[in-house]
Amino acid sequence: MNKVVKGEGYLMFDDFLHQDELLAIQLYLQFENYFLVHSQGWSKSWRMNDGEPLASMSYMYSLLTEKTTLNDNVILQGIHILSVKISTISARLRDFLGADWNAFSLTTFLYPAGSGLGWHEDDGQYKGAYIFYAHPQWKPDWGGELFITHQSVNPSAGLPEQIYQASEEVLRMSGITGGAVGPEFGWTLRERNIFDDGIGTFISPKPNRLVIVKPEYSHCIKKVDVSAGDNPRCSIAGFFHIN
Ligand SMILES: O=C(O)CCC(=O)C(=O)O
Ligand SMILES: [Fe+2]
Repeated sequence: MNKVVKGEGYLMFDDFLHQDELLAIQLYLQFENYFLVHSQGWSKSWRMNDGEPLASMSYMYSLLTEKTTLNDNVILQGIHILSVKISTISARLRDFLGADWNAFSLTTFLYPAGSGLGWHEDDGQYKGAYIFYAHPQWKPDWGGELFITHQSVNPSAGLPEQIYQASEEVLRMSGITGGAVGPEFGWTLRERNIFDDGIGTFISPKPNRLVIVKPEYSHCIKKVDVSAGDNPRCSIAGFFHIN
């Protein structure tokens, strides 16, 4: 680890894994199983035009047991390398995010050219998120940047503005009382917040970079450019929570 940057809403570590650990995880990731994120129907974390990213199963790491598990089976290799490494900086992460988490998830995502992830905040039930970039190389023109706003927003800001002004009766009739994703008819509080401020940070998905994002900061992945060719944007991402 040779560079740490702390910004508005994020904390970033470069050269996070040793070179041999990175190679081992890259080898493992090529043999991982992936499915299309929409294979079970529309997963609304992604907008209609966000393309077709792939995801692995979600693993869990507990600070209490110090084990990575998949459906209660203990994993000792591959993705466990990252669990252990993140756990070594847990004091620092608790300092940044607050101390009330003791576990985190780990899911691998492959974003092929043309895919991305629209503006969102991570689910308010989590204490924060991390993303680790695992592809062997990334060029500045390949897109896929992580953008983060400078201005925090109330989580669950994804409903249209007129819904927040609507009567209780409208909400009762719809059966919907909250939520951060969907087709978003009209301007949402999130969009207004991002656009009013209109400024933020971009973080390139540099290989071996770990980024921590606070829950109340809107962020997105800009679509991977065609110039990335057949190099997918490969990340391991997860959320910090109480087990
Ligand atoms: O991959 C990234 O850079 C961000 C991913 C993200 O925001 C998410 O999965 O919620
Ligand atoms: Fe996110």
